[in-house]
Amino acid sequence: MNRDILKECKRVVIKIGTNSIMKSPTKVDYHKIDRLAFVCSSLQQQGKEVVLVSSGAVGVGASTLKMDKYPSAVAEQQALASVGQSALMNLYSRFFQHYEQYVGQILMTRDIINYPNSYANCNTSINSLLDKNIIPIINENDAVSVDESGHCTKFGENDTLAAVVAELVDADLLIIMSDVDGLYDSNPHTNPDAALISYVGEIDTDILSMAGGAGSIFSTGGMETKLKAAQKMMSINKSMMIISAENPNIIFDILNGEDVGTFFKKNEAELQIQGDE
Ligand SMILES: Nc1ncnc2c1ncn2[C@@H]1O[C@H](COP(=O)(O)OP(=O)(O)O)[C@@H](O)[C@H]1O
Ligand SMILES: N[C@@H](CCC(=O)OP(=O)(O)O)C(=O)O
Repeated sequence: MNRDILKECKRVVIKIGTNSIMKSPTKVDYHKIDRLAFVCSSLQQQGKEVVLVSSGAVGVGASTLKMDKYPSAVAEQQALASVGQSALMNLYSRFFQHYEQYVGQILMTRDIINYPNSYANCNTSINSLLDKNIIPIINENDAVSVDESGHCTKFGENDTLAAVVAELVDADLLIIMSDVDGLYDSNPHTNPDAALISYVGEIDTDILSMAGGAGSIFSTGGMETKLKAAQKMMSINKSMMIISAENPNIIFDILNGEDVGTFFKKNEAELQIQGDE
């Protein structure tokens, strides 16, 4: 599949998962955060508009409080997220500052989807930062979001949040960075013969059946939520990539149209047929 369209992308949402922010469940990967800050700042300085959706509040909280186990009580998780989110933003602010790039924090809850005023307000806030050449760094407001019937403010994972943000700001491209090179035909952590898929033009039951759950105790989404995010992006005819976070420089390759990771984009030929009908 030709990827020239990726060279034209101006507004890009980049999501980095917990597995990639952390070296191990309780150790932060400072080098990764530095490289990510470098890449995002370089793109912004080239005239692109970057929005970063970063997980890591709970993981960084566990690292800060020197925990070795994920607490099961909600109150404990909220405390970890509260400590971890401010520690995470402190790290980002310091690394981005090194590249002379300002960042601003936005914490979101799921109910913005159901309340048009809240939705519009988030849009205004993100656009206002981008207008000032500031990179918004977005996470779920984990310390207060809840999952109760009739009042669900929790996303629970950040793949869905990233897709909501990408739609909200009308991004051209959503890049999901993970601890795998892309979508494989089965979980590469359990099947050594799993093969990487380069292009997906439609999310059908075959593709959905390839996805398994999350890969660490602190991450929550897994491949399933990444495919749902891809489905959302494809439904509004936008592009999505799943790539490895190992070396964030790979984002430059994506925007050069190179064949890395898994590229999701509605099949153009199919679109043409629909248009002709
Ligand atoms: N078909 C698949 N292809 C690739 N990864 C898969 C697949 N099925 C399940 N996975 C799992 O999804 C994990 C990535 O999702 P997740 O653990 O939520 O990480 P992140 O924190 O980056 O969102 C991988 O580490 C892998 O174990
Ligand atoms: N909002 C949570 C993210 C939860 C999570 O791990 O999400 P994901 O990286 O999508 O698997 C946090 O910052 O800890």
